Amino acid sequence: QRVLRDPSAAKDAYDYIIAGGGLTGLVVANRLTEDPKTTVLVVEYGDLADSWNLSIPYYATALQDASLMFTTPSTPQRGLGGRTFNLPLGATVGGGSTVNGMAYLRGAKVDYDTWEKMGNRGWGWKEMSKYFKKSSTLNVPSPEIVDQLNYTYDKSSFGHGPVQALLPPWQWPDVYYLYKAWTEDMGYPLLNDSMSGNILGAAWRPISADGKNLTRSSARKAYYDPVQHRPNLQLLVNTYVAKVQIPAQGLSRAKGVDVFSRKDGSAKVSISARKEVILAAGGIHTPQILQLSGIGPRHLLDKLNIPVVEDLPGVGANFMDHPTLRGAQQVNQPNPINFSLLRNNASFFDAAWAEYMANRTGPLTAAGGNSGLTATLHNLTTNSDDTATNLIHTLITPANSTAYLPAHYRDKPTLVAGYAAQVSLLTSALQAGTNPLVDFLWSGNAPPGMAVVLQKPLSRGTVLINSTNPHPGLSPPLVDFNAFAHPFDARAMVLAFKLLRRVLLTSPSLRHLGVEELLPGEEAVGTDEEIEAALRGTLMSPHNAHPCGTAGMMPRELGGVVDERLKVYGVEGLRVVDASMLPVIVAANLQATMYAVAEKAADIIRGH
Ligand SMILES: Cc1cc2nc3c(=O)[nH]c(=O)nc-3n(C[C@H](O)[C@H](O)[C@H](O)COP(=O)(O)OP(=O)(O)OC[C@H]3O[C@@H](n4cnc5c(N)ncnc54)[C@H](O)[C@@H]3O)c2cc1C
Repeated sequence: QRVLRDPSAAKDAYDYIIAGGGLTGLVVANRLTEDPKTTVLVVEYGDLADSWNLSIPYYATALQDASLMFTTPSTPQRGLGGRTFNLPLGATVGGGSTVNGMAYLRGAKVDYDTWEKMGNRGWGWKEMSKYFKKSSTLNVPSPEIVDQLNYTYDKSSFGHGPVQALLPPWQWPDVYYLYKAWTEDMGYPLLNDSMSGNILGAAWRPISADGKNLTRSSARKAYYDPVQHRPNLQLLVNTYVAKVQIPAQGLSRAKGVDVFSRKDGSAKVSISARKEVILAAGGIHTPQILQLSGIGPRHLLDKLNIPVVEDLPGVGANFMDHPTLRGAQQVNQPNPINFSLLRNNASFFDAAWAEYMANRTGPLTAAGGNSGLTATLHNLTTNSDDTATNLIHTLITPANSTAYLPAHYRDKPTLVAGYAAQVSLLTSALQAGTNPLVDFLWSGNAPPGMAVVLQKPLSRGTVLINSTNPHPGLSPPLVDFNAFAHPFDARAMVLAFKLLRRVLLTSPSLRHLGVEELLPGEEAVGTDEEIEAALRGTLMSPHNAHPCGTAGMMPRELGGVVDERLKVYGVEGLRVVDASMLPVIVAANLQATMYAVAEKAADIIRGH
């Protein structure tokens, strides 16, 4: 049996047990089982799911069926007017890659070089770019359509890997007005390709869809389905890992996992790992499993009477996501052909559906949008009193930045040292004008379809359990983004907001759309303080569904949880391969990076 639905059907032991059959878990499972002698069990909370909603690119813009998602509530966010936010996460085979928005973006060279400078040899751009190529293939439409849609790209940034990245055979007219506004009216560069380390400028970005059938390319489709028949691979679904078994005596070593069925009241089943346990439950649930297993900050574990296996204060600290702004403007004279037609006009939708089903062309082949522009701080600061250097000097130094860290960092010098090292690297890149600070995204209806994303926040949050109930859905950890705690983050977003406002309201290329600001309202709100209040009070979300960093890959003396081989400090036979390992968040949606990380991790585990 390849897919098990009852934990008691699992064997007693496997070589590797992977906790979480999401994006990274399935990549690692695929690569490890290339060796027929290696046995792997993947334990996944969700089940296999198939529907048009999951596969047609258009639906990637909508939140998926609630039964396939965790929606984890945050704590009230002090920096965002005390509001709370639901964080969506994939709870199905393929994890986030099965339910996400399909944007396929890579970070900048400086992002990965920063990882290397944080003490992780072999994790800079040079090495990572090999794994970007290994994991992905670029699909482009016919030369006629490429010409017609004006696409630019560079195939040499891709290899022949399992994940299919696609430039879709459809674009809405608004997309072109927005390109014109940003590049011709405002003078920002148009890049030929943003996949090879230079992301500063506007560019066409692919979506994660397969050019052969124009459906989603997820970790499930790319890495699991093609190898599901392997006799050495089993997938245990509807089951969650509660903790890693680490015997109390002797050397700390992961011996296996304790799992429960999602069904209420099920009995615990213990499964052994002959070689390793690999945590791949994502940026929220991997720190939960570690803490429940006695690996985490001592004071937290003591409070919950969890025996301490390894005092690692970094577990659940260094929490990052991408704060995002949406919905500040609307158009009064929309282009007659725009994305909203799919939602509001039944006959337009029916025709689009028929076209997609017949030819795999038309509006349903495009996801939320695959266009955007990444800007530096220098791009955002235009008047002389507000220069980038001034801002950096007044708002950021490693010393003053630590004042905005969560209370959890108090009395934990290693965490503070790690954060100070990050700030120092980020500041140098800001100063040099290489830090990809903010992303402006656009899609088929301008401007409701626009978003502004803070790509390199300086604020850090926490993910800490407050209960010993291990159910990841019913008893999630406390998620505190602590967004906008650092004043530089708010300042950067005020500047980004003002740039967006300038482009949308004054660009000749957009004049015909009659853009109007809804919030804060251009007449009512003049000062930066008023804009900041509107951002904090209404417009900003603390996340873009990219939680990461909570088991960071950094030296232990810098608050790290895993070393550069992704091994948890102080515990043998235990690694983390998921978004928790990011030392510093990259300036891109996470999936492309996570595929590359997982490919590299598999090579490390196999000793390649
Ligand atoms: C709504 C949404 C939209 C997104 N949009 C984009 C986008 O457009 N582009 C992009 O690049 N990225 C996007 N992302 C982010 C991207 O999908 C994630 O960063 C990526 O999937 C993270 O990979 P991961 O392996 O760390 O975790 P995941 O893919 O989340 O996998 C973790 C898996 O572990 C399982 N799990 C959790 N706890 C347990 C447990 N205790 N036991 C067993 N299993 C467990 C989960 O069910 C899940 O399947 C989006 C994410 C979401 C949720």
